[in-house]
Amino acid sequence: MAKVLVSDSIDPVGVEILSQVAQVDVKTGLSAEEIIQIIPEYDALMLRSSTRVTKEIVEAGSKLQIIGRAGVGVDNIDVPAATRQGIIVVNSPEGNTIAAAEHALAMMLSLSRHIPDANQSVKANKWERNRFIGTEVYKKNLGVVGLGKIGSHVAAVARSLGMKILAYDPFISKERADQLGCTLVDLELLFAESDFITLHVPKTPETQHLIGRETLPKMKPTVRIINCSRGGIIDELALIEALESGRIAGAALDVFEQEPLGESRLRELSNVILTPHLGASTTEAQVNVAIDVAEQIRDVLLGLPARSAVNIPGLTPDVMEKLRPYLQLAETMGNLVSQLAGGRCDSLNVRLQGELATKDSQPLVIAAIKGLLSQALRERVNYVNAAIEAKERGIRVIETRDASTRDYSGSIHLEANGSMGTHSVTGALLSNGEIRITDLDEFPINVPPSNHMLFTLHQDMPGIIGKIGALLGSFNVNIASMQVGRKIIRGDAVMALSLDDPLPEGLLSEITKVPGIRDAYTVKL
Ligand SMILES: NC(=O)c1ccc[n+]([C@@H]2O[C@H](COP(=O)([O-])OP(=O)(O)OC[C@H]3O[C@@H](n4cnc5c(N)ncnc54)[C@H](O)[C@@H]3O)[C@@H](O)[C@H]2O)c1
Ligand SMILES: O=C(O)CC[C@@H](O)C(=O)O
Repeated sequence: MAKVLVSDSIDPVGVEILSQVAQVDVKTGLSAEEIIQIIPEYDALMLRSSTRVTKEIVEAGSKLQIIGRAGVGVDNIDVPAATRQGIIVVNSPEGNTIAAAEHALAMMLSLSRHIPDANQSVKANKWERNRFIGTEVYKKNLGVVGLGKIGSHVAAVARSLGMKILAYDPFISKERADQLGCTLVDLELLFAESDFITLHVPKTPETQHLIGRETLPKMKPTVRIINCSRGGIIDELALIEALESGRIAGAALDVFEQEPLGESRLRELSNVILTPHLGASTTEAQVNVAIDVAEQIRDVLLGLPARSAVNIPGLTPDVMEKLRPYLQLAETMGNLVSQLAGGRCDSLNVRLQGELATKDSQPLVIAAIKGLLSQALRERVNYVNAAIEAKERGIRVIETRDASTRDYSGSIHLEANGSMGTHSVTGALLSNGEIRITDLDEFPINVPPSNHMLFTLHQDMPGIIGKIGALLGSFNVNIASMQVGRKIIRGDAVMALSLDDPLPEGLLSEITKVPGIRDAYTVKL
């Protein structure tokens, strides 16, 4: 039975889902060294934001198939190291959107009305009504940096509070911003005009210290800054100085450069609200992310694709539903053409035809590469590392798309150039989902793939099929199905045989000696 390590506390519903297919060990608070010690026995790792999945942990996880982050940000996981090792990394892109957006809004309102300090004051038996004069958010400018899932929800709610939204997001169109009722501006204007600024961007080299010594002086002295995205997007030292000097009015922080927050002057400032990375901490969000990620881990352990993998192309459920049967087709065709072309391939041409000629069908290219490399790499190659492995082996992958159809609504044509020459195959699906090889080296055929196959290139002439059949029979090899394809009568032809038994040693060379046989290949699928 597969084993899953859950290294941060997650909602029990996640453990329940994982338990359907695996032994689940919940061990929280482990050090990196402790994880390195035990990770070799696990097939999957599930975590939230406390565990840092380092390169060393990834490399020690020799059995790991998947790492699941019950949340959005995967910046606590060394994703490139996981990718290199063929480990799928999944997250829950939407499970905690509302929770994080509501936390940012709560921070904004708490800041504007001094709620935390007023609460403490009353609890300390005081009644200081004059000390806590607030400021309204109504008709104020809210600068939203990052108009993605969380930023958009913050903007929508803030608009209903009567705020004007200035948004900065270089990857969002003006049309989308208009739809959300936001004015798209550049950062300079957002900094200059905002009364509140809320950050909802990922942590990247571009967003690192986006708020810092250079940008803080560009803001209004009355500005209040909220960060519920990631620590490090604000330069904490620069922020502390700006708050201490009264250069800005306040800040509310849920995330920090170092978590848990260590020694920091932030704790001493009265115009600052601090929460311990609580953005996603609602019952609803924790149930959502636990289900979302546990289901993906369960699926991957069952050999099914994940829906929110961050290191393989993301697919919507609709697209996945359509592509799922074709993934096996692409992989089988890749495996087949690599055996026909010989072990060392220099190039693979992938032509996606008919209804598969869309940009959504990119995973089929990956599946074809995975099939191509499966002879050499066996289970070491998967959807995550197939493209990297092909690149590192110098295999040129050329993709083309052709929307025209022949007999099938969608088909996949592969051509590989290897040590045994250039060979091509085309495959399609029947309406019941069965795979058919419909072309071999441009000769039309119609055979299902099977474990053991024999292909010949021969001259179309009387008696040749009988001779091959007799030869196989004399070696006690049973033929399950057989098909001949030709373009012209008595010209070149191909024969494709599905066999119930493997070809015994020496038989292939006997077959190539039959008069009229030009070439013969065995394939194991
Ligand atoms: N505090 C928490 O507990 C908590 C919970 C959930 C998410 N988060 C964090 O919140 C952030 C936003 O999450 P989301 O789900 O909205 O992500 P998202 O991907 O939906 O949105 C991020 C947006 O940032 C924009 N962006 C990227 N680089 C930018 C740049 N240089 N300048 C301006 N905009 C840029 C993107 O175009 C995108 O629209 C992430 O950092 C996530 O990790 C924190
Ligand atoms: O796991 C958490 O509580 C935080 C999650 C949050 O930071 C995220 O990126 O989704």
